[in-house]
Amino acid sequence: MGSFQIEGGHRLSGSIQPQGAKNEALQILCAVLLTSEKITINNIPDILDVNKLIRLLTNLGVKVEKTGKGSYTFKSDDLDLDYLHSEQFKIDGSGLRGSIMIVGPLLARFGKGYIPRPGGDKIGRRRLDTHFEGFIKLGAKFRYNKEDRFYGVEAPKDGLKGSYMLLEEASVTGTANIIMAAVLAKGTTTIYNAACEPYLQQLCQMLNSMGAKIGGVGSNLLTIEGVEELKGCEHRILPDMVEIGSWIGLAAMTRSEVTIKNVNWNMLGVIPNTFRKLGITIEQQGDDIHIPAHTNGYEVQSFIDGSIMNISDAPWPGFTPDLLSIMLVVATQARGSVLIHQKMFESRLFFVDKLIDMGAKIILCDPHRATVIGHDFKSTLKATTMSSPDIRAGISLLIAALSAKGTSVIHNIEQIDRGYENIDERLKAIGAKIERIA
Ligand SMILES: CC(=O)N[C@H]1[C@@H](OP(=O)(O)OP(=O)(O)OC[C@H]2O[C@@H](n3ccc(=O)[nH]c3=O)[C@H](O)[C@@H]2O)O[C@H](CO)[C@@H](O)[C@@H]1O
Ligand SMILES: C=C(OP(=O)(O)O)C(=O)O
Repeated sequence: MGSFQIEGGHRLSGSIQPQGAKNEALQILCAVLLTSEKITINNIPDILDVNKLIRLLTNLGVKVEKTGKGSYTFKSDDLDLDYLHSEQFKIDGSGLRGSIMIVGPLLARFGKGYIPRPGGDKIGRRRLDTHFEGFIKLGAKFRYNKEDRFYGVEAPKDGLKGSYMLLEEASVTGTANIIMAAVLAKGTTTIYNAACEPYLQQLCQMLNSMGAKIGGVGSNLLTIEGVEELKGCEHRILPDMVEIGSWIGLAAMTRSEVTIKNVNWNMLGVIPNTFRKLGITIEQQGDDIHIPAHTNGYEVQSFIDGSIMNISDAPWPGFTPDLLSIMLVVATQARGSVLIHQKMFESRLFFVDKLIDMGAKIILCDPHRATVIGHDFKSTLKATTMSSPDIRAGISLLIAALSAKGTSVIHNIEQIDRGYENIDERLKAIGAKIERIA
């Protein structure tokens, strides 16, 4: 278990290039299973979860070649489907959340798909009903082995058939999985209440460039006309909007002047404005985000009727749940109070105990809601030793430690490495005092 030692209280300064998006990469990597032709993907982040998925694909027989930093080619022309019944697959498949999205492509192309209970953040119940209900609507037979927690789907002899489906919830990975199954099904599939975040738009665009026929991209109503087969393509992954939000939070909390380069503004949705609700100045400079040093702090806005600010998550185009922990930590130094409401996940706010330990004024109202009363930098957080419970709580604790007085230690930093590329070196480059210790 690795740890970071952080000497807080230093102002940072400089430019940061965001990494490729973790959650897009996980979708796109699964899509390489849909064709026997070569696929080139650029801007793949070098992070634990993505590398685990690449290892899984390699073990499944995908020919993977690294052609440069962040660039790979993939060829799925000779897969070893027996691997799906191996002990190694149980280990590989349960190592991350994104592995669930191999099921759709395997079902579409080979008529069967399996997955052990996938891993990922322990942030509450993470059920998979939407995925499997979608496959069943396409005609697949579903089996679940409770003992092994092993899921399986098999297509009928004459293949999957397109159908209309209204998803119970706009599940991100669920929508991606169903789309990837439907692109090779016979006839037309209509998915209503589809998730529509930028990563799904990117997946659809990639699939269309492979020859798929997906309409309604960017909306919650997708129409997919099945095709016989898909061909190779080249795809570039978007900058990671959650990482971009993390850098914004870091700049504000440490009162540092930071420029985040090439953020792809038109794909950030409500993210910049949500930070502005906490009083953070975000300037658009071309395609960069410039955060000036908040020497005089930042003041939480109130609603038009004067009521207390409330920041909550919602399916896209709402505010992503993956940035709420960062909002919460940033609010601890704001001028004013804010209610943070994590609607989607029920165990994602418990890390506030660590912030309270550091001196933050937070009332955890219930598992979903926390009221934060900002210090307005009149008192800084105190350094402490803590452990990272999940990826976004981890980065939030790291931000807290960088703003705190004294030296903090964060254990279990594998959680942070799951989603943030080379974070210590990139922080050092803008002046942070952080060391990776054994
Ligand atoms: C690998 C990956 O891409 N992971 C992301 C993906 O996870 P993932 O695809 O697993 O998350 P889902 O979109 O399925 O659902 C997330 C949670 O929100 C709840 N829910 C979802 C939709 C809805 O309309 N109502 C509702 O309550 C679900 O019950 C679940 O508890 O999307 C989540 C939601 O953006 C992100 O936090 C994860 O980082
Ligand atoms: C919850 C997240 O990831 P995962 O779904 O991979 O656990 C996240 O990226 O914040």
